[in-house]
Amino acid sequence: MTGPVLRAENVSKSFGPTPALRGADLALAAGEVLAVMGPSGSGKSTLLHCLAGILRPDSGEVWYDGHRLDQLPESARSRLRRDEFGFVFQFGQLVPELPVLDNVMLPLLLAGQSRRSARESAAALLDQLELSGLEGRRPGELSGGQSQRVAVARALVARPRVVFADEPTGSLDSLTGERVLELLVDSAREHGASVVLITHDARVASYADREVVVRDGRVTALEPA
Ligand SMILES: Nc1ncnc2c1ncn2[C@@H]1O[C@H](COP(=O)(O)OP(=O)(O)OP(=O)(O)O)[C@@H](O)[C@H]1O
Repeated sequence: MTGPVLRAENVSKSFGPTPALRGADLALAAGEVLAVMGPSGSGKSTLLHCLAGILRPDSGEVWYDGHRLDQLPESARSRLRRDEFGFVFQFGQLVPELPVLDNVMLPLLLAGQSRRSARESAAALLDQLELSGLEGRRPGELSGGQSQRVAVARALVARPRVVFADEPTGSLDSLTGERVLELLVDSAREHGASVVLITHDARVASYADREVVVRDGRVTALEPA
């Protein structure tokens, strides 16, 4: 059995006098879809940012693929985020000037792929996310659900090992949100990516393999209902 792909151990992080994480522990298995729930302000986004190498914890350890992620210099963490991780946030992550297809090609072009192969991969993923026909639109010409599916395509196109999603359906109505989520989880599973999914919606969490709750900066397993 292989160990976790990503692990936080006793991670603490404060913003000035405000403690956001107080000894958080979490392990994510390869291919696992993990839902992270918990009250507003409990530390969910801070935990995600520490796991993804966006923030450096004040203390504790973050391990990715057998290496101390928190000890890497910013340049190496930034490379890791580009090459191994995918991100879906609630709003505003697409480049407004670029058509949908180019938005999705972007991570591949940044990674040095040819335009031709980037275009093929992006088009295939757009098709999988039920976005065929919208390749030439600008983000401003999309519905909220379409936009988020484009964001999912962009997060997955470079075949990341871990996808971090922070309230990816928070701005959508529940039906649209569920479909986006279903497509996110299905596509991630198909590509063998692990997913860390922050959500307030208990129904959303039912797409996950496991749920944890963040309370007062610590991670606890979900209490049975
Ligand atoms: N950049 C920051 N500067 C100052 N305080 C911050 C910052 N980011 C988070 N905090 C504080 O840290 C605590 C945890 O915030 P965090 O965003 O991680 O919570 P959350 O569980 O994701 O909340 P929500 O569900 O409302 O998004 C909160 O008290 C918040 O106000």
